[in-house]
Amino acid sequence: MERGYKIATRLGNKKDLCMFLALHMENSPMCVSPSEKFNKTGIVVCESDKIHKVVAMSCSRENLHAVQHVVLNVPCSLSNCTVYLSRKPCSTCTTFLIQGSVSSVYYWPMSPELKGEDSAVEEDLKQVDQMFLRSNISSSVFLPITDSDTVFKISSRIKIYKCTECSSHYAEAVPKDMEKNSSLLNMQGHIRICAEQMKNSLCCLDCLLHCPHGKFEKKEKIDVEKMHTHALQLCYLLAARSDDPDRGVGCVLYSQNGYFFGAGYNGYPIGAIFANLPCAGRDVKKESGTAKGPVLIHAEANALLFRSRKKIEENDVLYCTKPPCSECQNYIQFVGIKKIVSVQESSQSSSNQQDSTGSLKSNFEYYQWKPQYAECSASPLSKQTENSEKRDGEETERKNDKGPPSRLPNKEDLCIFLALHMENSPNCQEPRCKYVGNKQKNSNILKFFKTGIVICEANKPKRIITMDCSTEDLHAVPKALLRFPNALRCCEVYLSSNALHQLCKTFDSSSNFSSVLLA
Ligand SMILES: Nc1ccn([C@H]2C[C@H](O)[C@@H](COP(=O)(O)OP(=O)(O)OP(=O)(O)O)O2)c(=O)n1
Repeated sequence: MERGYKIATRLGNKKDLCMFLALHMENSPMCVSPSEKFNKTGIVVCESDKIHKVVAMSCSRENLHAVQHVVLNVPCSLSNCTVYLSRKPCSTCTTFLIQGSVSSVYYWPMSPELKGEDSAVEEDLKQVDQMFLRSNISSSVFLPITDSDTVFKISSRIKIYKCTECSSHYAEAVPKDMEKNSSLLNMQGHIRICAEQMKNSLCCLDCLLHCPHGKFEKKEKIDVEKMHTHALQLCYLLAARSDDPDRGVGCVLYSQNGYFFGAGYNGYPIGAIFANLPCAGRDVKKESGTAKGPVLIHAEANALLFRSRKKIEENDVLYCTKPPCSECQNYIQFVGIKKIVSVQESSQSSSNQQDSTGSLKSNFEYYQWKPQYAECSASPLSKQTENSEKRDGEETERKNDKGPPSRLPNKEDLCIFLALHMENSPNCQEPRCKYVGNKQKNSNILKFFKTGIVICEANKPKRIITMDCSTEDLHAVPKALLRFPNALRCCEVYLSSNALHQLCKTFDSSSNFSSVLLA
């Protein structure tokens, strides 16, 4: 069986990704020094569990430090979150981080947030260290370690291009006053290694940023266009962590006032063991049944599922490195986002993609950005990569029993019955068939049954969070989860299809059928 194994080259770990994102946030057109006493700062906040869900990305604004902007704005608790900062925070921001109950703080070893006379800065940094020491927060310098070979491969998989105007400004940004910073940041013994590593990290960041030069089909105000370009670059950075063997895609969600509320990249389900799942692309033989399509989660779906704000507002925008496919468009429409900004696909894109672009234009306020790369030379980096490559007795007992009333023995039974009943809802429909691979050759057609779903909390009192069912456009699972993204955590999911599958299996083996029915 042809599996088409290809292991994706991607950023070594999510911490590297987050630090790169924080550095890039400092270059956001929204980023300004809060006042002349402070340096501009970029911030990324993630849950510190395995998923590392990005909860917030921001930067300093007029009169507001980056940390303050996030801690004051984020609707969820920051406890157990990791914060990545493009510089060491000042004492005021440290108090916000402590009150926000974050668990760890990592910062890039550049000049600290506070500017001014050395003695005043030194004094403030001592306060910061003292406060962190007395709190439960761990804080340290963090440098992503990414080798240039990996970065070359990533940039070609994600199709990152640079025009000749894009010289490597990040690589030049290694602070000249490294010696002074290292003493301020207590890293005297490591200056040389650190300087080299910083340079290496910044070069990598530079290579992973798509060229910002390009045009929008529909014109917007120049400031808005700058914001769009910056957000699309963020998407390209996120794509660098994708584990799709063929194509990295990134997606971010922003409110109209530039407030981030979700990010995701495409990839296998959380915790998947890569080689156990199909990884063959569109071009591999369909009869093998190993196409990765059904098991890969698109960046847009991940961003919507992992979003930190449930309620969608009028002018929220979804940014993505490629035009969302028709399935993702259903999800986007379902949650209520009306505006999409994406990068235009190259002309060789398939007819499916062209269809999806048509529906994008008719169903959304759609802005398409065309990179200038047709007119510019691809980066030397991408060139290098191209070359390398139950029972009766009990029933009587129950009737005579003056004890508690008869009822379903447990909540699980209730939930599975509810799920089965949801399937009979007048709204429930069979989701449309899906073609795996090449529609023209009429190869694998996946058909789906109507499905009912119930999601409840796993812990007592097992509150039922939602009950839903499939429709023609949406399967029951994404429909329920998109509406209740938090249901992803500590919840139980009951599905009618699985239940029926169970029943059939049990019936087939002609054992215990009645007990399954009552269970
Ligand atoms: N901040 C994040 C974290 C994860 N994901 C998505 C992408 C994949 O679909 C899935 C992967 O989750 P894992 O926690 O298994 O992450 P990885 O395999 O990327 O990294 P690792 O397991 O090395 O932490 O979740 C996302 O969109 N955004």
